[in-house]
Amino acid sequence: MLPKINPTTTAAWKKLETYYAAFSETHIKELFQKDADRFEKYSVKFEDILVDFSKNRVDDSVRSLLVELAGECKLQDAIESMFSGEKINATENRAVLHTALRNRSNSAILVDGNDVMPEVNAVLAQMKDFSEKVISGEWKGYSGKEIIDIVNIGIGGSDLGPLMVTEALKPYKNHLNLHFVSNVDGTHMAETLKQVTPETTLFVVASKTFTTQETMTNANTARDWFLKTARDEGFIKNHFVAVSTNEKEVAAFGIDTKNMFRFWDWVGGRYSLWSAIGLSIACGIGFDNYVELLEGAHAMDNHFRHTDLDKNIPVILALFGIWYNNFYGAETEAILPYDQYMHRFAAYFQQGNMESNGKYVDRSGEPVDYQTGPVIWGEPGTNGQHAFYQLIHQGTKLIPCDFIAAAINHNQLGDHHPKLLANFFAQTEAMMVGKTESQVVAELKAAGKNNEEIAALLPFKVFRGNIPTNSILVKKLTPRVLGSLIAMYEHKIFVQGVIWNIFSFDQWGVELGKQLANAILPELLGDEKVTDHDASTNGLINAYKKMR
Ligand SMILES: O=P(O)(O)OC[C@H]1O[C@H](O)[C@H](O)[C@@H](O)[C@@H]1O
Repeated sequence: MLPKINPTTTAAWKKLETYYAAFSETHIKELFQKDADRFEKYSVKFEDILVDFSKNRVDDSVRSLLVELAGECKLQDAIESMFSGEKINATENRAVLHTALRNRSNSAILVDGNDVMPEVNAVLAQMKDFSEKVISGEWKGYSGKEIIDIVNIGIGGSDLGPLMVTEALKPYKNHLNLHFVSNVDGTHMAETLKQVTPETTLFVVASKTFTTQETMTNANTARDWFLKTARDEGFIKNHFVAVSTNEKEVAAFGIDTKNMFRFWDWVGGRYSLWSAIGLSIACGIGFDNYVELLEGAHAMDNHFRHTDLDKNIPVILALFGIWYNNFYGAETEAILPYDQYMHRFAAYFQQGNMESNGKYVDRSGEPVDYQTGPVIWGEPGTNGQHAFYQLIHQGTKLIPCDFIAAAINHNQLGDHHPKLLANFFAQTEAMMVGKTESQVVAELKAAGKNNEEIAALLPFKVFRGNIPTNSILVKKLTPRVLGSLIAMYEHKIFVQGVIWNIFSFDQWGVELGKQLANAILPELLGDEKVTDHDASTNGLINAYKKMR
C-alpha cells in the first residue's frame, strides 16, 4: 500500500519553502559561474542516453532537499510496492504491473499469489507467431491474398501508444501499412477506408474493456464495410483480431477468441503498449524490434528500481518538476523532441501524465491544498520555434522544457541534421542565458542605431533567460532507446504521483462526460425540444436539431 503523507507537512517541504524564499531569483547562469563542474554533476549517462539537468534553477541544496522530500514521502517503498505487484491502484483494487510486461529477466512477479510471467510470456509468444505470419504473408485474407494494410481501432491508450511508437520507429517499418482509427467522428474511419481494400486489410480491435463507445462504433462500421464485400461472416476471423481483457465482449462482437490477444486488469490503459496492445507495433516493425523496445524499457526499470535517488533519472526529472510546479508555480511543461519521427510523443504523454496525475483528491480522499499534475504539451522542433517559443522566451509564464534529440539521424540528408541540432543546442542556451540590456545596446549600436532608437527598442529585445530545460540527447532513436525514454517518463509520472499523495493509476475523471453523452445521445434522435438540461446545453441541443 502506498503511504498517505501530505507532502506539504514534511520537514523537507518546509525547508524547501524557506530555501525558495532566498533562492528563487537566482539565475541559472550564476549557478554555472559558481560551479565549474556543474555539467558533470548535473548530468547522468544511461546507456546511449545522456540527460543533462544542469540548466535548471536548482543548486546542491535544492537537489538534496528534494531527495529528502522523496525520502520522507517513502518513495523507495512505493517503487518496491509497484514492482512487486502490490495493489497500489487502490480505488480499482488492482496491481500496477506494466513493468511485468517488459520483465525480460523473467523473475517471478506475484499477483494474488500467482506468478504473472508465464501468462505474459504466453501472450508474447502468441504475438510473435501472429505478427510473423502476417509479415511473411502466411496469414491470408479470405480470398487468399496477403495482408497489406493493418487498421488499429482503439482510443486513448489503445491508440496513442501504438501510434506514437510506430511513428517514432518508422525507419524500422516493414511493407505493412499501418492505419489508426480512434475518433468516433466518422471522418476518421471514412478517410481510412478509402485507402484500404477488404481482401487485404486486417483490423486490430484494441480495447481493454471492449465497451468503449468510440472503438465499438468504429469496429462495427469496419465490420459492416468488410462484410459488404466479403459477404460471409465466416471470413471475419481472417480479418479481425481483438486485443482486450474482456473475452465475453470479444466473443459477443463476433471475433473468434482464438484470435484474441489477452492482457490483464493490472495494465493501465495508458501503460498498455507493452501488452498485446502493442500487436500493431509488432506487426509494423517486426517482433524482434518490439522486443528491443521492451528490453529498453526493462533496462530503464532496473535503473529506476536500483539507482540511488540523487542519480536516478526519472526521480530527478520528477523532483525538479515538483520544484517548478509547487514552488515556482509553473502550470505547464513542454516536451520538445527535435525529431520529426517523435511528433506524437508529447501527445502520448499528455495522456500518460495528465490522466495519471490530474487529480485533486489525495490518497485519503481529501481535496489537496497544493498543486498536482501539470499541463503537458509540445511539438517537434524546429517547428515549435516558429510558433510558440516566443511565449516561452518572453511571455509571463514559466515553462520548464524538455528537449530531446538524437545525435545520429535516420535520414542523413545534406546538412539537415547539424542544422537541426544547432537549433536544439541554441534554444536551450538561449532559454538559459537570455540577452542582457548591454548586449542589446551593443548590437543596436553596431547596427548603426542612434541613442533614441536604441532606447525605444531596448525593452523589447531583452531576454531575461533563466528558463529551465532538461536536455535529453540520445545516440540514435532505436527501439531500445525509445523503450527507455518511454519508461523514463512513466516513472517520472509515478514518482510525482507518490509525492503528491494521489492515486496515479485510476481515471475516474473521464467518466462523467461519457455518462452524460450516453444520456444525450437518444435525445438527439427525435425532433422534440429538449428541456431537461441547463439552459445552455438545452439551447445548444435544440439549435443543433434545427441546423441539421
Ligand atoms: O482500451 P479501452 O478500454 O477501450 O479504453 C480506452 C481509453 O479510454 C478510457 O476512457 C480511458 O480514459 C483511457 O485510459 C483508455 O485508454
